[in-house]
Amino acid sequence: MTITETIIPGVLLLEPKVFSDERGYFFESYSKRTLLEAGIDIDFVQDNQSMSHKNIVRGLHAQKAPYEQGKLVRVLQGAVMDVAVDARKGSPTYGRHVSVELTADNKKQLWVPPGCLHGFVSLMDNTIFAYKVTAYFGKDSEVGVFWNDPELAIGWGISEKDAIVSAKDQVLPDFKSLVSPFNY
Ligand SMILES: Cc1cn([C@H]2C[C@H](O)[C@@H](COP(=O)(O)OP(=O)(O)O[C@H]3O[C@H](C)C(=O)[C@H](O)[C@H]3O)O2)c(=O)[nH]c1=O
Repeated sequence: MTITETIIPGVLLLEPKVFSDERGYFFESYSKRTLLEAGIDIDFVQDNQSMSHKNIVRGLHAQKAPYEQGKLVRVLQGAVMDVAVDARKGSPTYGRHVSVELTADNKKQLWVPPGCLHGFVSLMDNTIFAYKVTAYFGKDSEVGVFWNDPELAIGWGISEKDAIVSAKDQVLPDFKSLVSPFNY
Protein backbone atom coordinates (compact mmCIF):
# COMPACT_ATOMS: atom_id res chain seq x y z
CA MET A 1 0.00 0.00 0.00
CA THR A 2 1.41 3.41 -0.97
CA ILE A 3 0.11 6.18 1.27
CA THR A 4 0.52 9.77 0.07
CA GLU A 5 -0.20 12.97 1.97
CA THR A 6 -2.31 15.65 0.30
CA ILE A 7 -2.45 19.42 0.72
CA ILE A 8 -4.89 18.93 3.59
CA PRO A 9 -3.23 17.58 6.76
CA GLY A 10 -4.69 14.17 7.54
CA VAL A 11 -6.35 13.58 4.15
CA LEU A 12 -4.42 10.69 2.62
CA LEU A 13 -4.40 8.97 -0.76
CA LEU A 14 -3.97 5.20 -0.50
CA GLU A 15 -2.91 3.01 -3.43
CA PRO A 16 -2.95 -0.73 -2.72
CA LYS A 17 -0.40 -3.20 -4.05
CA VAL A 18 -2.26 -5.20 -6.69
CA PHE A 19 -1.23 -8.80 -7.46
CA SER A 20 -2.26 -9.62 -11.02
CA ASP A 21 -1.98 -12.97 -12.73
CA GLU A 22 -3.71 -14.96 -15.44
CA ARG A 23 -6.77 -15.36 -13.18
CA GLY A 24 -7.26 -11.64 -12.58
CA TYR A 25 -6.07 -9.69 -9.53
CA PHE A 26 -5.88 -9.66 -5.72
CA PHE A 27 -5.23 -6.83 -3.29
CA GLU A 28 -5.72 -6.11 0.38
CA SER A 29 -8.43 -3.43 0.36
CA TYR A 30 -8.05 -2.73 4.09
CA SER A 31 -5.44 -3.69 6.69
CA LYS A 32 -5.42 -2.18 10.17
CA ARG A 33 -1.74 -3.11 10.43
CA THR A 34 -0.85 -1.30 7.20
CA LEU A 35 -2.62 1.85 8.38
CA LEU A 36 -1.00 1.57 11.83
CA GLU A 37 2.43 1.34 10.16
CA ALA A 38 1.53 4.63 8.45
CA GLY A 39 0.60 6.16 11.78
CA ILE A 40 -3.15 5.88 11.18
CA ASP A 41 -4.68 4.30 14.27
CA ILE A 42 -8.36 4.01 13.53
CA ASP A 43 -11.17 1.56 14.15
CA PHE A 44 -14.12 1.24 11.80
CA VAL A 45 -17.60 0.38 13.03
CA GLN A 46 -19.68 0.49 9.86
CA ASP A 47 -19.37 -0.16 6.13
CA ASN A 48 -21.50 1.79 3.67
CA GLN A 49 -22.26 1.24 -0.01
CA SER A 50 -24.13 3.34 -2.55
CA MET A 51 -24.83 3.00 -6.26
CA SER A 52 -25.10 6.10 -8.41
CA HIS A 53 -26.02 6.78 -11.99
CA LYS A 54 -23.79 9.14 -14.00
CA ASN A 55 -23.84 12.81 -12.91
CA ILE A 56 -25.18 12.07 -9.44
CA VAL A 57 -23.64 14.38 -6.82
CA ARG A 58 -23.74 13.23 -3.19
CA GLY A 59 -22.52 15.64 -0.51
CA LEU A 60 -20.91 17.68 0.86
CA HIS A 61 -21.58 15.87 4.12
CA ALA A 62 -20.03 15.24 7.52
CA GLN A 63 -21.23 14.25 10.98
CA LYS A 64 -20.52 16.23 14.16
CA ALA A 65 -19.94 14.87 17.64
CA PRO A 66 -20.79 12.47 19.10
CA TYR A 67 -20.79 10.81 15.67
CA GLU A 68 -17.82 12.53 13.97
CA GLN A 69 -16.78 10.16 11.19
CA GLY A 70 -13.53 9.34 9.51
CA LYS A 71 -14.15 7.68 6.11
CA LEU A 72 -12.01 5.34 4.05
CA VAL A 73 -13.64 5.55 0.62
CA ARG A 74 -13.21 3.66 -2.65
CA VAL A 75 -15.01 2.66 -5.83
CA LEU A 76 -15.91 -0.96 -6.53
CA GLN A 77 -17.45 -0.34 -9.98
CA GLY A 78 -17.36 2.75 -12.19
CA ALA A 79 -15.72 6.03 -11.29
CA VAL A 80 -16.17 9.16 -9.19
CA MET A 81 -14.47 12.48 -8.68
CA ASP A 82 -14.14 12.44 -4.90
CA VAL A 83 -13.82 15.60 -2.82
CA ALA A 84 -12.82 16.32 0.77
CA VAL A 85 -13.13 19.85 2.20
CA ASP A 86 -11.35 20.86 5.40
CA ALA A 87 -13.96 22.21 7.84
CA ARG A 88 -11.79 22.07 10.98
CA LYS A 89 -11.55 25.40 12.81
CA GLY A 90 -7.91 26.37 13.21
CA SER A 91 -6.69 24.19 10.37
CA PRO A 92 -4.13 25.85 8.06
CA THR A 93 -6.15 24.50 5.14
CA TYR A 94 -9.62 25.47 6.43
CA GLY A 95 -11.93 25.75 3.41
CA ARG A 96 -9.40 24.12 1.07
CA HIS A 97 -10.29 20.90 -0.77
CA VAL A 98 -8.70 17.82 -2.23
CA SER A 99 -10.25 16.19 -5.29
CA VAL A 100 -9.18 12.85 -6.70
CA GLU A 101 -10.58 10.44 -9.27
CA LEU A 102 -11.35 7.11 -7.63
CA THR A 103 -12.20 4.28 -10.02
CA ALA A 104 -12.65 0.52 -9.96
CA ASP A 105 -9.64 0.40 -12.28
CA ASN A 106 -7.21 2.59 -10.34
CA LYS A 107 -8.31 1.05 -7.01
CA LYS A 108 -7.29 4.26 -5.25
CA GLN A 109 -8.76 5.09 -1.83
CA LEU A 110 -9.05 8.33 0.10
CA TRP A 111 -8.86 8.61 3.89
CA VAL A 112 -11.11 11.51 4.93
CA PRO A 113 -10.54 12.33 8.62
CA PRO A 114 -13.25 13.59 10.97
CA GLY A 115 -13.92 17.28 10.43
CA CYS A 116 -13.74 17.12 6.65
CA LEU A 117 -16.82 17.44 4.47
CA HIS A 118 -17.04 14.71 1.86
CA GLY A 119 -18.80 14.29 -1.46
CA PHE A 120 -18.45 12.97 -4.97
CA VAL A 121 -19.83 13.15 -8.47
CA SER A 122 -20.38 9.87 -10.27
CA LEU A 123 -18.64 9.80 -13.64
CA MET A 124 -20.31 6.62 -14.93
CA ASP A 125 -23.65 4.84 -14.61
CA ASN A 126 -23.87 2.04 -12.02
CA THR A 127 -20.99 3.42 -10.00
CA ILE A 128 -20.70 1.51 -6.73
CA PHE A 129 -19.10 3.51 -3.90
CA ALA A 130 -18.00 1.66 -0.77
CA TYR A 131 -16.58 3.09 2.42
CA LYS A 132 -15.68 2.28 6.01
CA VAL A 133 -16.59 4.78 8.71
CA THR A 134 -15.30 5.26 12.26
CA ALA A 135 -18.64 6.21 13.81
CA TYR A 136 -22.24 5.11 13.39
CA PHE A 137 -24.80 7.04 11.40
CA GLY A 138 -26.15 9.86 13.48
CA LYS A 139 -29.13 11.39 11.67
CA ASP A 140 -29.24 14.33 14.05
CA SER A 141 -25.48 14.80 13.76
CA GLU A 142 -25.46 15.41 10.00
CA VAL A 143 -23.69 18.57 8.78
CA GLY A 144 -23.75 19.63 5.15
CA VAL A 145 -22.62 22.35 2.74
CA PHE A 146 -23.87 23.03 -0.77
CA TRP A 147 -21.73 21.04 -3.22
CA ASN A 148 -21.15 23.82 -5.71
CA ASP A 149 -20.52 26.71 -3.34
CA PRO A 150 -18.41 29.12 -5.43
CA GLU A 151 -16.40 30.01 -2.30
CA LEU A 152 -15.00 26.47 -2.30
CA ALA A 153 -14.05 26.70 -6.00
CA ILE A 154 -14.31 22.93 -6.49
CA GLY A 155 -13.90 21.98 -10.14
CA TRP A 156 -16.58 19.28 -10.28
CA GLY A 157 -16.52 19.12 -14.08
CA ILE A 158 -20.30 19.29 -14.15
CA SER A 159 -22.80 22.16 -14.19
CA GLU A 160 -25.62 22.60 -11.67
CA LYS A 161 -27.98 22.09 -14.61
CA ASP A 162 -26.55 18.66 -15.38
CA ALA A 163 -25.91 17.50 -11.81
CA ILE A 164 -28.51 15.23 -10.22
CA VAL A 165 -28.70 16.13 -6.52
CA SER A 166 -31.05 14.99 -3.75
CA ALA A 167 -33.66 17.47 -2.54
CA LYS A 168 -31.87 17.46 0.81
CA ASP A 169 -28.52 18.35 -0.74
CA GLN A 170 -29.99 21.02 -3.02
CA VAL A 171 -30.85 23.21 -0.03
CA LEU A 172 -27.65 22.82 1.98
CA PRO A 173 -26.12 26.12 3.16
CA ASP A 174 -22.96 27.67 1.75
CA PHE A 175 -19.63 27.10 3.46
CA LYS A 176 -19.41 30.56 5.02
CA SER A 177 -22.75 29.93 6.76
CA LEU A 178 -21.28 26.87 8.46
CA VAL A 179 -20.55 27.40 12.14
CA SER A 180 -18.01 24.64 12.14
CA PRO A 181 -18.42 22.15 14.99
CA PHE A 182 -14.99 20.70 14.16
CA ASN A 183 -11.60 21.54 15.62
CA TYR A 184 -8.25 20.89 14.03
C1 LIG B 1 -25.17 7.88 5.45
C2 LIG B 1 -26.28 6.99 5.93
C3 LIG B 1 -27.56 7.09 5.43
N1 LIG B 1 -28.54 6.26 5.89
C4 LIG B 1 -29.88 6.40 5.32
C5 LIG B 1 -30.48 7.78 5.46
C6 LIG B 1 -31.31 7.93 4.22
O1 LIG B 1 -32.61 7.41 4.46
C7 LIG B 1 -30.63 7.05 3.17
C8 LIG B 1 -29.81 7.82 2.18
O2 LIG B 1 -28.98 8.70 2.92
P1 LIG B 1 -28.30 9.93 2.19
O3 LIG B 1 -29.22 10.52 1.17
O4 LIG B 1 -27.73 10.83 3.26
O5 LIG B 1 -27.10 9.18 1.40
P2 LIG B 1 -25.89 9.93 0.70
O6 LIG B 1 -26.34 11.17 0.03
O7 LIG B 1 -25.19 8.90 -0.09
O8 LIG B 1 -24.99 10.35 1.94
C9 LIG B 1 -23.64 9.98 2.02
O9 LIG B 1 -23.00 10.70 1.02
C10 LIG B 1 -21.75 11.31 1.26
C11 LIG B 1 -20.90 11.05 0.05
C12 LIG B 1 -21.06 10.94 2.50
O10 LIG B 1 -19.85 11.10 2.61
C13 LIG B 1 -21.81 10.43 3.64
O11 LIG B 1 -21.26 9.19 4.05
C14 LIG B 1 -23.24 10.25 3.44
O12 LIG B 1 -23.84 11.44 3.89
O13 LIG B 1 -29.76 6.18 3.92
C15 LIG B 1 -28.31 5.29 6.83
O14 LIG B 1 -29.22 4.54 7.22
N2 LIG B 1 -27.04 5.17 7.34
C16 LIG B 1 -26.01 5.97 6.93
O15 LIG B 1 -24.88 5.81 7.41
